[in-house]
Amino acid sequence: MPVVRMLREVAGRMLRGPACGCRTPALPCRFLGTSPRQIPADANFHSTSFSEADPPRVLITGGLGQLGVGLASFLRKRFGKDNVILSDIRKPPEHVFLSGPFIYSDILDYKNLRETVVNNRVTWLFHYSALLSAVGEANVSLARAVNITGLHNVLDVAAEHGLRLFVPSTIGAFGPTSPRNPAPDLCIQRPRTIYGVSKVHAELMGEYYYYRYGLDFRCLRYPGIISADSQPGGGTTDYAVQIFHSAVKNGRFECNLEPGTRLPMMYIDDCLRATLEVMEAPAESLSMRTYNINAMSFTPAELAQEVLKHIPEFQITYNVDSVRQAIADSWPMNFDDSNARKDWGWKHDFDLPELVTTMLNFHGSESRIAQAN
Ligand SMILES: NC(=O)C1=CN([C@@H]2O[C@H](COP(=O)(O)OP(=O)(O)OC[C@H]3O[C@@H](n4cnc5c(N)ncnc54)[C@H](O)[C@@H]3O)[C@@H](O)[C@H]2O)C=CC1
Ligand SMILES: CC(=O)[C@H](N)C(=O)O
Repeated sequence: MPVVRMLREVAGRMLRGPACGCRTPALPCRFLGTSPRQIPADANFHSTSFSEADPPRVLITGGLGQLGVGLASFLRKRFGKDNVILSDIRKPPEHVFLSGPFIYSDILDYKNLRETVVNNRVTWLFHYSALLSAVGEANVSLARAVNITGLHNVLDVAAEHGLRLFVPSTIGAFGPTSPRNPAPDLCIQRPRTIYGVSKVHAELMGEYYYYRYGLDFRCLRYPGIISADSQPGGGTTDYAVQIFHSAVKNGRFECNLEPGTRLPMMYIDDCLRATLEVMEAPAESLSMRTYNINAMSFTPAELAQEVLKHIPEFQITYNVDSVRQAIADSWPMNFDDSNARKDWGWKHDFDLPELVTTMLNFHGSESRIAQAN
C-alpha cells in the first residue's frame, strides 16, 4: 500500500476515535512514529512487562499535599508498602517518612523524573503535583510551569516507559459557559483560571497521547475533596475542610464564600477508592479516558446546618474573598457522573450527614487527645 494512503487511513481512524465505538486506541502506538521525546523507532513502548497478578510499582508525584499521603496509605494496603513510592519537592514530616518509601522528585526536572521511574521500576504513576485554583491565580507563572510543563514531562516519561498514568482533573476544568447543574462529561469547557485551563490541557493531552502513542492514560474529574487528617493546598473548596476544625476548636467559623454557593464535594475515602477503581478497571470497560465522579453537592449554609445538628452553639459568619467567590461562581453546582457509574460501577458511600459525622468525630477525638496531653 503506498505510504501516503496508509498514513491517511491511520490518521482517519485516529481522528474518528470513540465515535466509532472503539474502546482501544484507534492508532497502533508505533504506527505513525515514536514518542514525543524522539525515542528510536524500534523502542518497545510497553516494554515493562506487567502481569495483572503482579502488584504494580507505583510512584505518586506531589504526594505531600492534601491527597497524596492518604493515597499512598490506601495503595500500600493493596499493593504492599514497598511497592508505593511517595515523592515531592518538600521535606516529609517524620510520620510520613517512616511510613514507607519517600523520595525527592521535581516534575519540572525531566531527567530526575526519568531516573526515578527507571531506578524504581515504576509501572503506575499517579500525578498529583499541581498548584490549585486560588494559589494558581496568585502565581500564574509558577502554576503554568508546574501544571503544564510538569505535565508534559510526566506524559513523556509515562509514554516512554509504558506506564499506566493517572492524572486528576477537577470541577475547575469547567467555566461559566459550561452547563452548571449538572455538568456532563462532554460539554463546553472554557475555564477562567490558570488551574482550570491547565487541567483541560491535561485532559486533552492525556487523551491525545492515548490515541497517538497508546499511553494508558486515565483521568477523573474530582469534586472538592474533604479530608480530616490533611490540610488543603490553596483551593476554592478549602472552606469545606476548614469549617470542621474551627467548629470543634472554637465553635465558630468565618467562611470565605457566600452562604448560597453550591459546589460538588466528596469525602476523601470515596475519592481514593474511585481513583484505584478506575486504575484497575479493565481497559475494555472504559468508553472514555476522562470521567466526572460525584458524591454530594451543598452550600456553606447547608453544611453549617448539618454541623449545627452536632454542635448546637456553632456559629458561621461570612467574609467573602472576591477571587474565590468569582471562581466558585464559574464552577458547576452539580456533576453528572452517570458514565462512571455505567462503565466501571462507580458508587459513592458518603453523603452529607455521614461526611459531617465522620469529620466531627475525627476532630472531636483529636481535640480530646490534645486536651488530655
Ligand atoms: N484537593 C482537592 O479538592 C482536589 C484536588 N484535585 C487534584 O488532585 C491533585 C492533588 O491535590 P492536592 O493534594 O489537594 O494538592 P496540594 O496542593 O495539596 O498538593 C500538591 C503538591 O504538589 C507539590 N508540588 C508543587 N510543585 C512541584 C514540583 N515541581 N514537583 C513535584 N511536586 C510539586 C507540592 O509540594 C504539593 O505537596 C492535584 O492535581 C489537584 O489538582 C482535583 C480536584 C479536587
Ligand atoms: C476543586 C479543586 O480542584 C480544588 N479543591 C480547588 O478548589 O482548587
